[in-house]
Amino acid sequence: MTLDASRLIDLERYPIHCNGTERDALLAQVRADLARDGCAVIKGFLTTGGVAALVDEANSVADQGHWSKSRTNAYFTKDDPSLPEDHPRRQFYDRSNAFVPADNFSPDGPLRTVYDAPGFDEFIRDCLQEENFYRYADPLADVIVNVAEEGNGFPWHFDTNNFTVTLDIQNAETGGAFEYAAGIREGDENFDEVARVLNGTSDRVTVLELEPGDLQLFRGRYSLHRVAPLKGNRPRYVAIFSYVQEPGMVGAPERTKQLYGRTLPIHHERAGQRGDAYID
Ligand SMILES: O=C(O)CCC(=O)C(=O)O
Ligand SMILES: [Fe+2]
Repeated sequence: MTLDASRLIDLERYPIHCNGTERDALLAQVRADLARDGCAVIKGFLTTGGVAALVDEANSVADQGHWSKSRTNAYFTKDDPSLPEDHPRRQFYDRSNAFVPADNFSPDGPLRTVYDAPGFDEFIRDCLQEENFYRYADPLADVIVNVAEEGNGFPWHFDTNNFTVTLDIQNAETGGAFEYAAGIREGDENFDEVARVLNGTSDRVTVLELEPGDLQLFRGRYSLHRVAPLKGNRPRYVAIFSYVQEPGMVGAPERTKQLYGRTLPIHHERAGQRGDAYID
């Protein structure tokens, strides 16, 4: 049986591949949500069968995930002992997960069938209204699955990349809500309110219970966010689709090794062609 994107994506509800009023209305909704709070969710983007196919595929490659652990603050910076102990920059939390590198997903498998679906990239670009928009050219990182289990976590942080496009494949048994304080550091760092989010007293936190099949677009550079602690035996799987601002970009060798446990010749061939390297 060959896979067809229309069996995986609910194209009847979300006709991303057809220009017209339905696609325009969807775009308008996503753009309004992004403008309002930096987050848009397209509920039930995948069909039930699509979710099942992506879960099977994720289960079959989960053991290829590269686990990493770090202790980090919300800014991914080093400790600064000159600041008071209760300063947000001095609050460190454990972060751990596994990334299943992109070359584990075959071109005719379900995850790449979704990614390569007619109109998918254009739809994401139109949602985000990014001028320079290219699929990441990194064969280990253009689309990956983020695996986490009970005891792992994604504590409070600001992203270093401008936007993230994720697809919920499977949730943990309980926990794992996506929590965010929209635009909390728009303008300035707003350390007082960040401190309230970190100590659980802020009223600016939105709690999103994403479900398998939901597509999320998130601008995490100004919005503090985390995945609430996971509980139970079932692993959480989230696919991450990556786009960058220049064609041909791949990750820097050191960062690639850290995230995916290995590198490919292309990482070394293209190393140093640009000053910085886009992270995932
Ligand atoms: O897994 C997710 O839902 C997103 C986690 C996150 O915020 C990140 O990896 O930057
Ligand atoms: Fe993040």
